Amino acid sequence: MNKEAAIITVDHLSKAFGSNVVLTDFSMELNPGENLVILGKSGSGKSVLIKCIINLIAPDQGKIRVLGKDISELDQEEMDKLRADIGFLFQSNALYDSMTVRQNLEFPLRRHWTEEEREKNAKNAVTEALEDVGLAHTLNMMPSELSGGMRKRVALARTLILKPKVILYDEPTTGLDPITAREISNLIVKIQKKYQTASIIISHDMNCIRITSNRVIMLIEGKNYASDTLENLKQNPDPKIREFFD
Ligand SMILES: Nc1ncnc2c1ncn2[C@@H]1O[C@H](COP(=O)(O)OP(=O)(O)OP(=O)(O)O)[C@@H](O)[C@H]1O
Repeated sequence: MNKEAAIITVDHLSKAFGSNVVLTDFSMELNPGENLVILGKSGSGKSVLIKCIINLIAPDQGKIRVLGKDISELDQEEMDKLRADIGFLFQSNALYDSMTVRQNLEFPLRRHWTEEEREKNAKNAVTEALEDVGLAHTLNMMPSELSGGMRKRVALARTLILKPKVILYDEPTTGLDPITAREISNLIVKIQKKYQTASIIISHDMNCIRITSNRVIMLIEGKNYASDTLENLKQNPDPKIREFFD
């Protein structure tokens, strides 16, 4: 895969907080249509990496290109535009409790669509996004009436509504029971196939990784220590990699 075609390119990224060196010479690419899992111990820098990619944290060194743009060169307006192409699914779900499911889904449209576009297309967009996650019947429900798995699905629908080109999933199955976790993992694959989105998935859940990943990057000692399929990594005799599987 050449770098020009990559959805995200991280080149020689370094980031320290005082004497705490978190990322050091970290490089990676996210290829079109790929589900890429970042696997690393707690505190290894996965969230810092994601925050650098969405320009919430400035790296000490290195270059990051997202959808062909060097993010260090973007002004606020250009960055806002780019963020509309990036979907996030946060661990917390962050639904607005005082709004219905429909209002929650319409919320991102306020910022990114004109009033005319919203009047014309919002209803269909909401319906399609909810159907994608199998929750069309929850349109007028309040978040408090939904189970944890359903909230996660609604949060995913809200991410999908802007038809992002890339989705960043932060521990999408944490806190869910194994069956619901598997449903969410399957949904991530369904979304990948339907919209051909590329995704970065931060996860410790081996079942989720097995179901969703096309490739796994092991973030160890601040570096892209290994990048391979889950199956190949499981066969790797390197003790630092074995730690994750034994
Ligand atoms: N804004 C910040 N200021 C100072 N230190 C920070 C900041 N953000 C993160 N760190 C430090 O960077 C390191 C990596 O944190 P990060 O949250 O990226 O880990 P993680 O791999 O996402 O962990 P987990 O799996 O537990 O979520 C930690 O030592 C953390 O204390």
